[in-house]
Amino acid sequence: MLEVRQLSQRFGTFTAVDRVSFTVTAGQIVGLLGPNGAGKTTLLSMLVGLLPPTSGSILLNGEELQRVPSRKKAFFGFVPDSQDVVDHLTGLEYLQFLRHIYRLSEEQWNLVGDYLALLRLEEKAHHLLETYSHGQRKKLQVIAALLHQPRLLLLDEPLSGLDPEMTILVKRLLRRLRERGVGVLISTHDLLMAQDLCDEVILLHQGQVVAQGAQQALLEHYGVANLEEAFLQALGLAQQEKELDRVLARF
Ligand SMILES: Nc1ncnc2c1ncn2[C@@H]1O[C@H](COP(=O)(O)OP(=O)(O)OP(=O)(O)O)[C@@H](O)[C@H]1O
Repeated sequence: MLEVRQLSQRFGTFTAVDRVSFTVTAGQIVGLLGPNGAGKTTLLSMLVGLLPPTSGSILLNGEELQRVPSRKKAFFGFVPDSQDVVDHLTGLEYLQFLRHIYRLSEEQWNLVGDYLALLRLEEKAHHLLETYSHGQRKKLQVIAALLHQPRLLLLDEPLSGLDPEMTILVKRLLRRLRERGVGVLISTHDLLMAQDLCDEVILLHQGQVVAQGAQQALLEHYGVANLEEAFLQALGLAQQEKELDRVLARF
């Protein structure tokens, strides 16, 4: 459903994303991992059409993204990492705005009450977005990404700011959507969540893919028991404990 080929993004002479290739198929959750500045958000910005790639291609169901009519872009739902929403609207007004953008059917719109109840936002939906907490904004962004029932979800730190109940709920929701054939790409720093949820992972470092594939294959490749260890190994950070010893010796 999503195929990324040799995708690059340069800002002047700096290469933020460097010839990255991967696929997300129906019913698959793929984790996009990497340290700060690795290029995850830049990559997602290209995937949702916010940033034209410097080179490479993005295929949505075999069609070049640039050639996909905007109507068909409703194929995906996006949860951005940024907290930018239209502050002078209430949560419900914001969702109503999306209702028109996506030309939602009555049936789709009727689900909004259920989503708000599920994510504990019924009360808050009538208040201005400027009064929302970080987690409340994130929850509204999750609803906004689901309203039009996309077949592909692109999520940038979807659990950031969520409380434990909501974290568990959103993880369950993503598993249920996977069962229904939805493809999911999640960019995250949360390696435990990635280990828990993702079928495959892509590890980015300085814009390049340093490891990629099914979790189990990755753990076997690095001879480690969990994704945290694999992450440190793949990035050459396995000396972290020794570095800590050296610094803390003078503490
Ligand atoms: N508009 C821009 N102009 C110049 N450099 C940029 C621009 N946007 C991003 N960068 C740089 O590109 C690199 C990748 O940034 P990006 O935000 O994609 O990383 P990230 O993996 O999402 O990081 P984090 O985990 O910290 O959110 C960083 O070095 C960043 O400073």
